Amino acid sequence: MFITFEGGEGVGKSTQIGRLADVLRRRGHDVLVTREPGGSPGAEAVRHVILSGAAEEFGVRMEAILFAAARNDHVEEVIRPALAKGAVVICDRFMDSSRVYQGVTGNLEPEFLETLQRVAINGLQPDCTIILDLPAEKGLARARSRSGGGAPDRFEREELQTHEKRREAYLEIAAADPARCRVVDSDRGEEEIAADILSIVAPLTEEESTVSPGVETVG
Ligand SMILES: Nc1ncnc2c1ncn2[C@@H]1O[C@H](COP(=O)(O)OP(=O)(O)OP(=O)(O)O)[C@@H](O)[C@H]1O
Ligand SMILES: Cc1cn([C@H]2C[C@H](O)[C@@H](COP(=O)(O)O)O2)c(=O)[nH]c1=O
Repeated sequence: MFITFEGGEGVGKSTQIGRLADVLRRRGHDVLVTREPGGSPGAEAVRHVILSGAAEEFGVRMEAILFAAARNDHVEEVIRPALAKGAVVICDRFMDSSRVYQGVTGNLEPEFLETLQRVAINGLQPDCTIILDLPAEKGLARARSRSGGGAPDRFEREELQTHEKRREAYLEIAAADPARCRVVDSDRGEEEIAADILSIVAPLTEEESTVSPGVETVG
């Protein structure tokens, strides 16, 4: 079972991933929590290059290739082996982040992006993607107030309008792929959100079945 969490900045992905992993472990599942960009030693090295802004001046194609290189390493070195051992893998961001950040708001040509994605994921698709939905302004405020949070990274620094466009793009991805994606309203308390996510994921991990269609926002 490969589950990805997606959404804009500060929508609560890490918080909800932590909660879901705890519950699944208590229920006896072997759970691997990982993230992108990063998740393997090679990909973590690339994460630093991208998020520091060091690659920004070389353009969106360069950044997209770096994300794809990191993703391929992460998939082959960490995610696929864990799935082969029967673990539930929960990943904080994956291919939809590239579609939204590099594709929609980065204006990268769709053919170029899809070619990169094909190479990066090498056939590995998430079984279920939870898209946490929150007005961009609220997400950014949450991200800023995060305890221990440092300076905003290369993407967090962008203007509010860009973040709102990303929110819309995630909702469009969900509408286009209802068998995989579920939108969860993140403008609520942590407990309520966690309960909705569990109601989506628990049946899948118990039965190892596919996600039932439905694009409606949960909550
Ligand atoms: N439902 C919630 N209501 C209010 N605050 C929340 C909620 N969920 C998480 N937070 C807080 O918002 C901040 C951002 O949450 P979190 O780090 O989980 O988001 P994220 O989506 O992983 O962020 P990023 O995209 O920057 O990695 C944290 O300080 C967290 O404690
Ligand atoms: C995987 C991926 C990520 N990004 C962006 C999205 C975020 O702004 C950062 C990651 O930071 P986080 O605090 O770990 O969420 O990177 C992207 O632009 N493209 C991608 O494929």
